[in-house]
This record gives sequence, structure tokens and C-alpha cells, in this order.
Amino acid sequence: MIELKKVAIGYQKKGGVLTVQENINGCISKGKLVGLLGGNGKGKSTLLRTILGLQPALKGEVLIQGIPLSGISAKAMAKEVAVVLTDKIQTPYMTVRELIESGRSPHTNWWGKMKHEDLLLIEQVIDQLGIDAIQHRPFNELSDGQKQLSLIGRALAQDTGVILLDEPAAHLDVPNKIRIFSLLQQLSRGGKTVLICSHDLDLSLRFCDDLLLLHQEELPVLGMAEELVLNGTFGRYFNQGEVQFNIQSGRFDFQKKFRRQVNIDTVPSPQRRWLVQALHKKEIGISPLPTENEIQWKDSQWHFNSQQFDHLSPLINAIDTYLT
Ligand SMILES: Nc1ncnc2c1ncn2[C@@H]1O[C@H](COP(=O)(O)OP(=O)(O)OP(=O)(O)O)[C@@H](O)[C@H]1O
Repeated sequence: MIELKKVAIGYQKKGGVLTVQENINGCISKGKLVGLLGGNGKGKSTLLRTILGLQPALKGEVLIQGIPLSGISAKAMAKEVAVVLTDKIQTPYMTVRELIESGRSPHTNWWGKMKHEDLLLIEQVIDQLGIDAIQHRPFNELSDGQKQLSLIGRALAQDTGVILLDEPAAHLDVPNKIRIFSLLQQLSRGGKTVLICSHDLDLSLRFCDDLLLLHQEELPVLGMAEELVLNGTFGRYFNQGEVQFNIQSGRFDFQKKFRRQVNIDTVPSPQRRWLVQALHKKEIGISPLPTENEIQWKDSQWHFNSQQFDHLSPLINAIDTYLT
């Protein structure tokens, strides 16, 4: 586990100190998938680098598996903590498989000779990530998403108690993103401590047990994801102007006030959800009051202004014309 005790993070500069965040407290527990979330420039990467000991904390203390960072050698750190950072890595010619195998180096002998168990683990990682088809391709020739999967593979092959990931799913397609979050969740259930920094708030809410939220004006907060939503903290930390978190849908809405409005009170789900989206694209809002502009869904048909429509597209065009 990772313990943070009154940690302040930032940079020593010529003119003084730039404090990015302070008073970061809490325990990133074993067996949990924890998301590190915050808007741009709030200090997520800085905190990850501080936890890794790549830069000193300005104040406070970081403990890894109960030991203060200052007391952990680089070799011991490599056995305890695996990391996937966003920095572009330059590998001299190396295949995906060789890159993943290099994750075993903290555990192998000086010659890097791998035992049967090491090879089994490599096979398992390649299988878990679904990268069998690219395992013999040169890393430098891969797409960004394939590179990301390979780097995650190297971290998994390291087989450490703690895994830190900085935006590991940024370049991945949706099924691969879900696969990575789900795999990290599975790893945490197996007893690992996993801290993932992400801008994907939706997947973080769905998969992470706890969230560590960073904000400019408010103190960092660590808590159960659903609790932070229900007590309003999550929304408060991310709402910006017209972009507001909707506690019902769990999504961020662009809450623009539309001049033109219709009433859809009687439209059931799922038609309602997609009708609202199509109306908003035409700058038509939803009126909470019954008005004469009512849309209905009856007998698998749309009804508006005494007309019937089999499909959404002509309905939306008719409303758009009528309300112009
Ligand atoms: N080497 C550096 N020297 C000085 N300031 C830095 C340095 N690296 C980052 N910063 C500053 O620290 C703050 C936090 O940056 P950091 O990269 O940790 O944010 P982040 O939350 O990871 O952002 P993003 O989501 O945009 O990647 C920013 O104001 C940034 O300008």
C-alpha cells in the first residue's frame, strides 16, 4: 500500500518554490483500484513522480509498503513498484516481447536468464492484453495504442505489489480501454495496490473503488467513488461553467439554456434519452412545463403537432421547422 502523510508536491525554482498541491493525506490500499483524477495541470503526474521518488516531496512523507521512500533502494523499488508513464520512451531495436521480458529484469540474475516461471508469466501477460499478434513486431513501429498496451505488459511482467499508471488508456480504443480498466481491477482483487491517473472520468467512476481528487482551490480528497458522487464532491471538483456533472446519469452535460423548448414528459426510455440528444443538436431544449409543443411516443410512432412519424430524423426536422 501507499501512505501519504501531509504531502506537498511541486517544484523548486530559481525565484522560489512552486507548490502544486499540499496536504495530500490518505492510504492507497492493497486490494483496491484507485483513480487519481483532476483537471489539467492539477498535479497528477507530479504526484506520481513524487510517489516514485523521481522528485522529492516539498513536505510530508510517502511510505511504500510501510517503508519511507528515503529508505528504499532503487533495486528494492523496482521489485515493489511498476510504473507506466506517459513520457515517450525510446527503445533501441526491441520487439514487443523483448520489451515485456525486460520487465522481469529486477527478478532475474545478472545475465537476465529467465526461468520457466518467468516465461509462463510473460505468456500470461501477452494473453491477458490480447497482444499475441504483435508480440514479435518492433516496438518503434507500433501505433500509439499498441505501444501503450506493450508498456502496460512490461509493468505487469514486473509483477510488483504496487502498480502506478499515468494515463495508460489515453490512446486505446473503447474495448481496449475497458479491457485495461477491468484487468487492473482484477489485479487489485488479487492483492495488488493499483493507482491509475486518468482523464476518463466515466471509466474511473465505473471501475475504481476509491478516487483521489485534485483541485486548485480545494484540498485533495480521497474516498469511495460512489460516496464522492453522492455527497457532491465529485461534481464540485469537476464542474466548470455550463459543463455540469449530472448525478442521475453519471455523465457531464453541457447545460445550455435553449430558447426553443418542447415537452417530452410522456416519452418513455430508451426513446427519451436519444430524443433529448437529437433535440439538443438542433438547439432545442426540454420544457419542464406542459406546453402545446408536446412530443409523444405511441404505438412505436412519434407524434407531434397532429402528425405521425416512423423515424426520428423527419420528426426532428418537422419540430425544427415548426419552432423556427
Ligand atoms: N518540470 C517542471 N517544472 C516546473 N513546473 C512544472 C514542471 N512540470 C510540471 N510543472 C507544473 O506543475 C503543475 C502540475 O503539472 P502536472 O503535469 O503534474 O499536472 P497534471 O495534473 O498531470 O496535468 P495534465 O492532466 O494536464 O497532464 C502545472 O502547473 C505544471 O505547469
